[in-house]
Amino acid sequence: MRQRNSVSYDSGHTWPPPPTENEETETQRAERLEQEKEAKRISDEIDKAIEQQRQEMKSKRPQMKILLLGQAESGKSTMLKNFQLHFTPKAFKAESGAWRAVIHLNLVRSVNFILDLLSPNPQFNIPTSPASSVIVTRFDGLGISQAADTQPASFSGPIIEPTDELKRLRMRLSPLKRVEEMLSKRISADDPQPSRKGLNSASEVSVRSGSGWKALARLSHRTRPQSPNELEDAGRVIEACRDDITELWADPLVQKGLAGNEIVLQEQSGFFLNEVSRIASKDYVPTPEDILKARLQTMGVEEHHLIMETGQFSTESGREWVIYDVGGSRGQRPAWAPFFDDVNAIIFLAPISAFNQTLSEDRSVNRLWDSFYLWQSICTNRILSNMTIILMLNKVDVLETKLNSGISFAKYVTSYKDSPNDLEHVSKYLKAKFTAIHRQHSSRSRKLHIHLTTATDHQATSIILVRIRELILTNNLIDSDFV
Ligand SMILES: Nc1nc2c(ncn2[C@@H]2O[C@H](COP(=O)(O)OP(=O)(O)OP(=O)(O)O)[C@@H](O)[C@H]2O)c(=O)[nH]1
Ligand SMILES: [Mg+2]
Repeated sequence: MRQRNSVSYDSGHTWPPPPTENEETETQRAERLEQEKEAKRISDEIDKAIEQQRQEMKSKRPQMKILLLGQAESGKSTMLKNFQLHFTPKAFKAESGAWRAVIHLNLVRSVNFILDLLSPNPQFNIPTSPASSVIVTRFDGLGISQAADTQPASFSGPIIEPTDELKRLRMRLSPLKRVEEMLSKRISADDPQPSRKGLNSASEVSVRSGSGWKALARLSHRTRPQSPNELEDAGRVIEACRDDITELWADPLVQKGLAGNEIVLQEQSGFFLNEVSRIASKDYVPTPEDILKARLQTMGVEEHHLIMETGQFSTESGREWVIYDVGGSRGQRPAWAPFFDDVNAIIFLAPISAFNQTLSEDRSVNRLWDSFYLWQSICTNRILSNMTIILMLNKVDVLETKLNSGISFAKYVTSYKDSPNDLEHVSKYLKAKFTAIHRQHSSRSRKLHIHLTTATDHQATSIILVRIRELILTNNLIDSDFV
């Protein structure tokens, strides 16, 4: 939260400094002390008036509070970034440098993931080929169920048998393991979380709420002169590896090996391998699009204060919006409930592209099924019965790519039967299912606001956010033109 700067008269650091004792007569001293007393009285009065005004403003323009909910990787933090980019662009820009380290880490993770596939002893926690296990979702009437079609298979030895050229690249890129460790440690600060790595996802890096990671990840020895500049070193190593990374990613055997194991790195969070030459360059500065694509797992509940900036929405300018961004993995969901009765609206994100994926925290659970289950529990919750709820069916771009590439929706959602495998029909079907769950499980009838979103597309998302802002203000009986 931004704070008002104030001058302390008690600090003893007045300017100009008071004359020394032998330059000042007794009368002059008394006069000076009287003047200082008067100055302090006036200053206190001004402070009091400002505080009173602030309180009045606050009571006229109450804070708006939004809670972002949804499973892990549904796009909650990305939606928060959209709010910041749209409503507080100056603050967003001021923080953008901190994302450089995260994007470098995302890039290095993808490279190390491929290097692991080439390794004689792959370091994957879960010996499961995604091709061998299909967890399906079914709708039985209005109920939802899930089942495994086949058992997971295990593997041994390298997943992609490397040629001599690939072995050479593996050697040359080996310093990136150290870079990944260093960047993870730096971003996670003193509280690194254990990473999880499966064949269909690279390891995760997370930050605990309030850990101040942005300050730690800012590329500046000026602000941390006491520590060696590891971030600059990491940037130099990545830059030196730039051509080798490009070569590794373009290697036909790597591409074939990935495809053969149904690994689509492009669909994974924080994928930057197609932009190596730009991101691995010395002068790289993240663009807003890069920041929206960056992946950093949230742990706990983060509270973000957005002070609406002047410009586009002058009537809203200065109002404070509080957005709670939560960690979405199963173990973190109990932390959500205490926020339920203290917010004006909930935005629930369901990543509808995840129909053929399983939860990284539990490989036996289909991600779409989990979203339906979570949505049902939000709809059922009595504390939320009067709450404005906005449902975002997110990752529409990924859903479309998957369907267009021939991945069958009906194979994973068996109740879809033989309806057309295209975006229009699948999204209509999903909208109807989410709406039906809402209707059936809400204790009171209420309007549901659904949006199909691609949170990485800022322009399209902005239009939706403006509508959501109006909706929340209206539903909370607040006229946005009030002050
Ligand atoms: N292509 C695409 N990527 C998206 C979309 N929405 C989010 N992402 C990406 O998906 C990844 C995960 O998004 P996050 O916003 O970190 O997910 P989250 O819900 O905050 O996840 P947790 O913090 O683990 O609960 C990020 O790399 C985003 O850039 C989308 O609509 N399309
Ligand atoms: Mg998050």
